[in-house]
Amino acid sequence: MTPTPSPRVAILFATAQGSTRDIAEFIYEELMSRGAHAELCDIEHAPDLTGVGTVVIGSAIHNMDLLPGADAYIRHNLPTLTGKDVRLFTVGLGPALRGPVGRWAGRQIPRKIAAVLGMLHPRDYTAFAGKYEREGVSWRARAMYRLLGGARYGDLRDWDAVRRWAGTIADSLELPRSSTIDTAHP
Ligand SMILES: Cc1cc2nc3c(=O)[nH]c(=O)nc-3n(C[C@H](O)[C@H](O)[C@H](O)COP(=O)(O)O)c2cc1C
Repeated sequence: MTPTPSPRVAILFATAQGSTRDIAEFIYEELMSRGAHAELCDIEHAPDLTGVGTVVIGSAIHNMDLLPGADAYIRHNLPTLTGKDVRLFTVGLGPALRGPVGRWAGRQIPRKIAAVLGMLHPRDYTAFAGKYEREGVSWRARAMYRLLGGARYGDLRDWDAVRRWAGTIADSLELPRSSTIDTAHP
């Protein structure tokens, strides 16, 4: 009997300061450990997607939008992406907000990102918390962050949430589970 070929997955990321790349790397390692044939690329150097079934796209959020590289890539490659199993994640502050107002605000999808979702129709979309360093942030932005329920600064990433999301991708691709694997995070 011929073995079933591993599903091919491309994981493309757009980052300004590296936290989105770390998350993309984590997803890559998780999928590789489950037997996917995955490749990880900065979206500016995305590979030819011929033969790739699943495309995971991740972008940092800046000014309530995807990074320009991710937005341009999606718009330019929409006909190709439309025929594929696409999963999108963003990295920003929303999921780190706390309290009733913060949880509500954190669930809101910025208008420009909603427009991309409306074009792309990814099979799944999720938002992860990223990094927010206090230094260099204006008092006005800090006050707004506090008002919205942002209490913490620094590395706000939730690796369990990333692991769960990667697991849902692996499960949907029917990749075998391994009881011994525990992907290390940075
Ligand atoms: C100039 C700038 C603008 C940002 N704007 C937003 C925003 O509108 N919404 C949000 O949720 N996060 C925003 N952030 C937070 C970043 O998305 C977050 O820190 C993320 O971890 C950055 O990802 P990266 O390290 O991959 O660049 C902004 C950060 C910077 C530096």
